[in-house]
Amino acid sequence: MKDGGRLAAAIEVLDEVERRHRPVQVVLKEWGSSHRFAGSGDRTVIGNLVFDALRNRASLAAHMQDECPRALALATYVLTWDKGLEALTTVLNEDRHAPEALTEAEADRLAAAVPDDLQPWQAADVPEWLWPKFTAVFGGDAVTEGRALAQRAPVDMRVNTLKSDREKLLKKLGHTGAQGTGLSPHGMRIEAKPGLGRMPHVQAEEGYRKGWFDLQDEASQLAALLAGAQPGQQVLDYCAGGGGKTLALAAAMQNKGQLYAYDADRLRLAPIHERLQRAGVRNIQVRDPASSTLDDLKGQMDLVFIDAPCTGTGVWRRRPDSKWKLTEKALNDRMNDQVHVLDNAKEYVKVGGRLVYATCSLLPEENADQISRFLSANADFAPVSALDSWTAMLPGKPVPAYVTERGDLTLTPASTKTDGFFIAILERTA
Ligand SMILES: C[S@@+](CC[C@H](N)C(=O)[O-])C[C@H]1O[C@@H](n2cnc3c(N)ncnc32)[C@H](O)[C@@H]1O
Repeated sequence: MKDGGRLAAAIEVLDEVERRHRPVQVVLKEWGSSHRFAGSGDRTVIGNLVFDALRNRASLAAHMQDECPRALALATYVLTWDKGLEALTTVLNEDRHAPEALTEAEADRLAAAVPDDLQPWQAADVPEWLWPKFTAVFGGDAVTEGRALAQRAPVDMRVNTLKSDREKLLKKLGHTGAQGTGLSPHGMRIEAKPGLGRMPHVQAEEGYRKGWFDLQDEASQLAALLAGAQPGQQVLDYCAGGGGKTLALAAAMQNKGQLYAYDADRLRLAPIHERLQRAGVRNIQVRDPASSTLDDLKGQMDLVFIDAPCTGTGVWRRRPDSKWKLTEKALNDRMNDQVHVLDNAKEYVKVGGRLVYATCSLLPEENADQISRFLSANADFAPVSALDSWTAMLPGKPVPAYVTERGDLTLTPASTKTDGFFIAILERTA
């Protein structure tokens, strides 16, 4: 395929996503299955066009004075990918599979400079209704933070220290361009490539198949690290899902002590078994709600880790369609889930043990406000500064820019070059 056909395909996919509110990954996959002639390179370019159009939807729509899929895809090609108007005109004229030629108005808008009357939320590519929440957290840096969330994300991997070490793996993965991450001592990163660029498929690597490393964003690695799980402890991962944090906690425990993985949704736990086996984790019990209870763990845990259900506003780089789909109702539902999870999970912490609360959201309602509510309702818990843990465990590393008075941390793509993440640590005192 040439770029004209790829642009036409991206418009078709965007149209289906926008009009029928379908998940972008599903629509892309269906498009691939019904267009077998398209090679993997074509599918990558089409996916990149679609994802970049969604990442930058508000600013591109304002630039084009039009938010239809065609306007977004053409603007992505010319403006975000910096191909220029001349290249687009050639592509549209010379490929019979390309979308229709440009209208005069489209050509004028694509040639124009970035409008100087963009609203801050448009410049930041953050939904308008969320803008006050963004400025509450980031103040004068809100546009910078929004823009960083509209970029492509790198591929981050966590070295499984039960089986390998970073130096050895970085040598093995040299051909992929992987480098050690700046903050997590166990992280490796392949930086995102711009435009047509294609990322290596690291799941095909021997090291992935053998469990020497797993895919995990650096922020998630840091959250697990700051939780401070120690060999020999009793640890409960209360919202274990597919087990990303469970694996990191297990590695920190060096297979000593007992780790329990629980999730209210049995189906979400399904992939955990194969992942734990691949990673060589032996000190684990998976407790699913259909066939077991957690009653025997009440008041017994040194650490309860809550990777709470949330709106995912910190991972917009990876799921740009979720940015525009989020509703006030969904936010309220997640906040209720968080109250429920915190109130249930606290039961398992022993006196002197820790409750660690993390989300991949940046909204204060899901983060610091939840911790304030919990602390005012539970006098037997006290805050522990996650910032102090950071300085102790990551000596010499720059400290995060967004820290509450209690020491809760917010990580972001712009400030820590990670996904957006919130981490708070509490201790049971009585
Ligand atoms: C952010 S995801 C967890 C991701 C996972 N920890 C990982 O690293 O791959 C949040 C999880 O919380 C679970 N959850 C939601 N409500 C819950 C509840 N009341 N009790 C326990 N788990 C719950 C969801 O099923 C979901 O899997």
